[in-house]
Amino acid sequence: MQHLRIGHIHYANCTPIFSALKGHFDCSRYDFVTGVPSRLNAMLRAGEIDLSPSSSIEYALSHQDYSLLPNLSISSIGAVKSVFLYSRVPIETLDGSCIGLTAESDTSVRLLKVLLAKKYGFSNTFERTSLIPDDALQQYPALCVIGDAALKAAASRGSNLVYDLGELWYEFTGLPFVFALWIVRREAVRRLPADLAQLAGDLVRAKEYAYAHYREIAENCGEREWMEPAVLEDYWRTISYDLTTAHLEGARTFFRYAFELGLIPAEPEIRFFDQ
Ligand SMILES: C=C(O[C@@H]1C=C(C(=O)O)C=C[C@H]1O)C(=O)O
Repeated sequence: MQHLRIGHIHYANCTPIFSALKGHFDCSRYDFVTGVPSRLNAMLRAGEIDLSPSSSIEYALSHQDYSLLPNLSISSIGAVKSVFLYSRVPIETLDGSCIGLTAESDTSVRLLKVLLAKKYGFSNTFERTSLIPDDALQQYPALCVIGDAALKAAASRGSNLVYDLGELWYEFTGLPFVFALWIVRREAVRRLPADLAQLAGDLVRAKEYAYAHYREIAENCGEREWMEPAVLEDYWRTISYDLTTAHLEGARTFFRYAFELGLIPAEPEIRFFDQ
């Protein structure tokens, strides 16, 4: 029997939904593959996994191969608390400089490009780096960090300035920012339609379960080793896991800016797997 191969971003922001799914729903027909977003995006593109919460820009880059699961995302409505630009100097003085980018992200690094070009009118160059934040900030005046590395770095920011990219986007557009969409390969929809319909429903129910049980999940998860349960709970309440019409407007606005800057070849049509 063929199993659905599901990507699992091993960041704290994915813990609520995955722990609710694995703890309260039948997962016997799924295989889980963990990784950072950029790695899972590449696996999805190559057909090595069938679906994943993946960088929203990955949908725009290969939308002809993908559909979306409804009512699910990893988004912010204002601050996100785990996608930062760390900077040695005020952001207003970064015009023309070369900025370091985490190798783990595909969306947030483009969000930074959109903000610097469209909000500030700047012209920058960028370089991917796998250096730890302290070392990267010796080399670059500013660095974009996401996920658990950003949560950990927030605790030791030193003298750096910290800009929350969810907050900068919200100031600029007044819209939610969709970091991740649940992307499924269209050929997987054709191959395993019933399993996918079951999973799509279970994920929304897992999300509802998680919303009602953040404290319990925080007290029993691996992240407790480095984050207090109350802080985790506060972080999860900051993230929006929904995908409403306002979220979609935020995503379309991001794709429009990305297209205008030549970061994606076309503005994609948003297509859900059950349409
Ligand atoms: C909010 C976040 O969203 C993430 C950011 C992503 C990206 O930049 O490509 C991809 C998936 C999300 O996990 C985060 O990881 O901190």
